[in-house]
Amino acid sequence: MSGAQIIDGKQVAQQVRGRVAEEVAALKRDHGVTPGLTVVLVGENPASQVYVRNKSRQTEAAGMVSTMHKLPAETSEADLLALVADLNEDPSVHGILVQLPLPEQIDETRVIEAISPAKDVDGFHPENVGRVATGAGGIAPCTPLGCVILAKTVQPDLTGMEAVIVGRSNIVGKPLAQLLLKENCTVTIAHSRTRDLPEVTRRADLLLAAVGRAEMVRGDWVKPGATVIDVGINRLEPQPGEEKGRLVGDVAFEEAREVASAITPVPGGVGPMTIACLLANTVNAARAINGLEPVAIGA
Ligand SMILES: Nc1nc2c(c(=O)[nH]1)N[C@@H](CN(C=O)c1ccc(C(=O)N[C@@H](CCC(=O)O)C(=O)O)cc1)CN2
Ligand SMILES: [Mg+2]
Repeated sequence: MSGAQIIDGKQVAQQVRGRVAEEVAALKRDHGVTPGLTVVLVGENPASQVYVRNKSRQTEAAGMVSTMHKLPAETSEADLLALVADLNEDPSVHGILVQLPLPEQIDETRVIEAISPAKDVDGFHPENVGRVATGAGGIAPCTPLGCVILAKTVQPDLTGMEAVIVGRSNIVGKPLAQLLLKENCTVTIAHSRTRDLPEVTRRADLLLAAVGRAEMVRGDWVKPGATVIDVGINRLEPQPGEEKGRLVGDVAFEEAREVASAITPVPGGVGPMTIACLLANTVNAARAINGLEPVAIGA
């Protein structure tokens, strides 16, 4: 097979944001509640600055209230924890997001664990991790949610599919496995120590790459006809004549598209879904805090 369908993450993210805006309007109209998201940025990491600006713009565009706290790079852990404690108590704040990575003097785990689980719209708090794993509600992390929504645009029912995830991080690989189990996939988590990794990935009907290594998954690692979801965002060294290096995923796109039946590009695949799903989690956090059932926001 040649010439896979390219799954357009920008377009799907726009649809999700449209659905979120409808739900925000309904929540205001029917319950007088305007969801509020607060983003906290510590330091001046250039990529993080771009991401938080996009989060804030998209939050406002969906009709929600966006607030931002920008703290200096030398902020102490105690000061950040004090801010989180204030936000936990603030009734106008339904979602709290502390942009990662944090400067090295701050323990990320301690900060994540300080966020009220009800307002943890990143879905990183252990209570949410546990709830998602056991099926007892909870808030699922944005990037894995985005992956599942994208996979379902080509295969609305994932039941029975052989899903192989390459990467075992707490924020992508492990929660993605839980979400795919809920979709009735047979799930394998492979990683850097997996024996004969290409043999394992070639079993996948649904292959999801989240290792953080540029173009590691080659075309001949892909089963013909598979759906490939690439979570990686890696910047290559600039080539002569280029100002910035090219962005590539964890999958060698040009090779894999010849073998797969559908594939996400980088950029424009999973990345845009992360912020769209953050907005969806925020509207559902506002609903839960007000005693309302969550709404399903897929594609
Ligand atoms: N608290 C959090 N911190 C971080 C998260 C997160 O989900 N929560 N994820 C990443 C950064 N991130 C959002 O915060 C993010 C990364 C990438 C994109 C995106 O749209 N990428 C574009 C390409 C962007 C570029 O040109 O550089 C794409 O893939 O098309 C959105 C959000 C780490 N920190
Ligand atoms: Mg993410």
